Amino acid sequence: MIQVRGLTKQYGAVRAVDDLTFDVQPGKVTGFLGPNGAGKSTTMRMVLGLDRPTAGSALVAGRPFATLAEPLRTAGALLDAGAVHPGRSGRDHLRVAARTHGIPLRRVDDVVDQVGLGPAARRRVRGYSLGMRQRLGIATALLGDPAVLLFDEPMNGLDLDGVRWIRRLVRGLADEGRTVLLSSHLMSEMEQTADHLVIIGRGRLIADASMQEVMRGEGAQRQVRVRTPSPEPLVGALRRRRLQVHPTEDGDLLVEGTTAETVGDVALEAGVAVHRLAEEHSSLEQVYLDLTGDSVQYRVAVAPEPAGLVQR
Ligand SMILES: Nc1ncnc2c1ncn2[C@@H]1O[C@H](COP(=O)(O)OP(=O)(O)OP(=O)(O)O)[C@@H](O)[C@H]1O
Repeated sequence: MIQVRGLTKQYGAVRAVDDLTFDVQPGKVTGFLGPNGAGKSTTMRMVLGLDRPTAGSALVAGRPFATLAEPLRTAGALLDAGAVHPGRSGRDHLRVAARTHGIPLRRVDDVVDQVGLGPAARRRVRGYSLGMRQRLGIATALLGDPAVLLFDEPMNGLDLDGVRWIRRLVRGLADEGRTVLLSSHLMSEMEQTADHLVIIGRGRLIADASMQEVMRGEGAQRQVRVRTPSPEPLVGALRRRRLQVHPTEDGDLLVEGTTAETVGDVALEAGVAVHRLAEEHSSLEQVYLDLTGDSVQYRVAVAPEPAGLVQR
């Protein structure tokens, strides 16, 4: 378990992390989300004792990380996959880490197999792709068989198979009862992987809730997709009920904030045939953008506005 209490980090004029309080529970994958510069990496570094908090505390297995007798056996982390001696082979890197931390050398082969590094483990890290570096970083995190794992953007640089592999890996680690904190920019992946979400913006907590709660809560929208051969009378009938209707590119209608039942009843009253009727929920991406909208400092403009940075 990870316990974060009033955690704050000030870098000069920048308050990177601002009074954060949350727990990361065992047996679950907790997704850690926030716009660029929100303070996710700084929080993870403080949890791992790599950065000193300005105020507050972060405990791993009940203690500050720096005071743990066997840190790698308690918590493993992938923070910066580039932070490996380039002249060593992956296997040697793992052997050095194992020796330094009193971990039996047989664990090296175990984790090389677990992350699928295979024969590449004997090659120098200098020649590794970003994906292979990620796998090596994850192997290092798993070396001490720790109960707590922190992964900062582990899917970076991985192809689709690699992303699927990470999804299965973190699921398996959580199912074994481990505590897993995972940051990622890939919302669709997060939606499929995380059980719980901690969302921050400008260093502050925005949401700390289960995936279901986030998807049902503020910012989440229910909409109904309807396909009809006579859209015009149906749009008229729905608008008379003060329902918001938008045509989609593929010729369907999207009706906001209502149920399939209501749309079906309105269609029947209007004497309009319906060929398809389905309730859809917002994606995590939509909910996330809604929740973090105010905390994004800069957002790239979307067409038709000119490309560039737009201050919100
Ligand atoms: N060592 C440092 N010195 C000064 N400012 C820093 C330092 N590290 C981070 N910051 C600032 O703190 C804020 C939070 O950065 P952090 O890297 O924790 O965000 P993040 O959520 O991990 O972002 P990203 O998703 O882009 O990695 C940013 O404004 C960043 O510029």
